[in-house]
Amino acid sequence: MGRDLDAEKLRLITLALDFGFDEDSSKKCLDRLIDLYGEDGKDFVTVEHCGDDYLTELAEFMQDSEDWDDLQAVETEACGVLSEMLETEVDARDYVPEEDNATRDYIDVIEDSPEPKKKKQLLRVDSSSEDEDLDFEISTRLGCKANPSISLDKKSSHNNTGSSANRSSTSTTCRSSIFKDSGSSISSLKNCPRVSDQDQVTLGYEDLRALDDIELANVVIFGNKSFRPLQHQACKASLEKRDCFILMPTGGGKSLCYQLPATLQTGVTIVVSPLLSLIQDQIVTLNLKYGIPATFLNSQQTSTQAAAVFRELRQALLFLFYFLYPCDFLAVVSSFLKITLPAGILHSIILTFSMSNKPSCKLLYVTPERIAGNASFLDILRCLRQKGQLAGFVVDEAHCVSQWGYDFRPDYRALGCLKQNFPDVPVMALTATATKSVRKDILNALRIPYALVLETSFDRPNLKYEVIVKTKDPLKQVGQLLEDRFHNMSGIVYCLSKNECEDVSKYLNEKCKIKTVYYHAGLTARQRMEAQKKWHTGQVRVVCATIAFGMGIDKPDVRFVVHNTMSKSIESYYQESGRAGRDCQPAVCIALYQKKDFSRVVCMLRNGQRGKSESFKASMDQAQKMKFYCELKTECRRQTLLEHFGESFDRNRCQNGPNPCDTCIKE
Ligand SMILES: Nc1ncnc2c1ncn2[C@@H]1O[C@H](COP(=O)(O)OP(=O)(O)OP(=O)(O)O)[C@@H](O)[C@H]1O
Ligand SMILES: [Mg+2]
Repeated sequence: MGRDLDAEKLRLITLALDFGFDEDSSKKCLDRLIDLYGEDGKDFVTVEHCGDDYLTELAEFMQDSEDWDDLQAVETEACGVLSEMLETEVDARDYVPEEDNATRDYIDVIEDSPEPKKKKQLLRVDSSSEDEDLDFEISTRLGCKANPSISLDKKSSHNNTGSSANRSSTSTTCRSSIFKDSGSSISSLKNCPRVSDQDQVTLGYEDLRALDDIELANVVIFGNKSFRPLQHQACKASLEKRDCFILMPTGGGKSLCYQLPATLQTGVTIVVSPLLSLIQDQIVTLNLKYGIPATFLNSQQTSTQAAAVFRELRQALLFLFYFLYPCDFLAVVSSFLKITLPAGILHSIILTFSMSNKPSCKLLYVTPERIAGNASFLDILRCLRQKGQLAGFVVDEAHCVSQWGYDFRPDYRALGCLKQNFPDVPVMALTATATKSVRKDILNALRIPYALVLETSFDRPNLKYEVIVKTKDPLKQVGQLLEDRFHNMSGIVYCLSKNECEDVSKYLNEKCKIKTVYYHAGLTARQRMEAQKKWHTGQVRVVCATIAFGMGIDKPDVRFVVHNTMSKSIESYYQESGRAGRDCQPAVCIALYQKKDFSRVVCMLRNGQRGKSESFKASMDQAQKMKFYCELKTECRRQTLLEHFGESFDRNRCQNGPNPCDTCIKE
């Protein structure tokens, strides 16, 4: 028995070392475990029996050494700065054409939304135009006053008929080649080239006239020259009121798939989004950049903020107070009238009264808890529905619906109530990260099993994937890497904990003279906003961040994403590295790896899931897959990532593609 115990101890220590824990801690922790099991339980000290418990103990033993990020903190603070952001200047992403030619005429675009402060944006046309009705035609066809940031040049329309023909043929060819209808499922042909955003095409009157309404809105409202794969089909399906499920890579342009139809439809589109920071980013972009009236509601909003939302929805003020503070409201009304009205009657009166006006906003963003089990909100939706003002539901980042996904949110699970309560209102679900089983789970949970599935390849051909083994001096290594390969380029260095984030940032600033900011959930909302702004506007090129800097980051020219510590799962890695190259230009995604870091990831997971042993085990499995990715020697990294999501991918495409991964270059 004694010999067996020694053998098992050795196996357990090997397990711990394999997870990257150091030998000393592993031994100490194992001794504690053996004590805990006592003389009678010695037979149970085996990898099979107590391997997980041992790792959990170890994680707890180690975890105080780092300052893990608290994402909840980001969530509760994020909304506090929204009003500030809407009142501040348009940030660097907001493009307003420069007035470079005094001879041009401008058509002022009238805004639909009374609320946001917005820079006046102009639709530029050539002054020698014979088509004076163009502006009228555009606004009539779009059913709204458009808000373009694109230059329209009549001359180029005449002179560049070739280019305009090319443009339409490019977009038509692309669409027809990716559109493969197989029953209710449409998949893209994997070889379809992405339409480059860099194509310099000036649209003339004739070009615009030839466009359908969806294309016209894409050009005039969103300022895009063409669609990316499946965007047009997604918009069309939405306008046809079909339920659909959109699977597109990170940065693939999923937002447009619901924002564009929302602008063309009567009524409000309700968008469920998981993070306040993400909502914030989208609201700012919609209002300030595109002039599309959009607003949000979430559970942490103050009454003043919610009041603004309801004003935007043009609801009666009475209703607002009733909705926010139902008990107080009933008490006040009862004491004022000196009678006690039955709550049910008052409720009906208020609803009828409040819905006499139509809402002016086109998109209403909500966090999932606003919907889950919230009878009052469902009442609002019912009223909108009755007035024909409920255009549809959108579930963005839909992987959060699935408990098999990497970022499960229980409140997302309850979103099936939307279809249950509003069977004829279309639901669109979107995600960039869902394995086959997760997809099925999402469709069932949302009660849209027969939704049209629009799926493009998850591949990001412009991203080059690499893993570099950490040296003994990892800080020096990351500094050198940035100087040698990414000098003056914009990028993100992802770190696991707050202290790591600050240490890396400090080192890069002081020792390497690389200007950086750091970003984590421990900063105040204002500090985070400032850090993000500095990075967005290019005042600093590099941001050292925890995963708090994630969804909602939409800077086009990010040339590198370096993971100073491995991610907690393949899904997280795909999302985080997916912040690179959103302009479709080449970018590099590097994971710096050492086995020791795996134990830190385990500690972090343990910290985040105290007491929930099942989900801890599931997260460990996911982390192990990420470790496996980092330890690949000859297999293609791109293929490994894509196959994780159930996409079969021929590694020759990586090898022969424009940005082969590090292992494919070696082959
Ligand atoms: N047709 C288009 N032409 C040019 N740019 C586009 C087009 N569609 C989207 N974009 C731009 O691509 C960027 C990424 O789009 P978006 O944020 O919608 O991606 P996403 O698919 O939602 O990514 P994620 O999964 O990371 O949330 C945005 O800056 C957007 O303006
Ligand atoms: Mg998105």
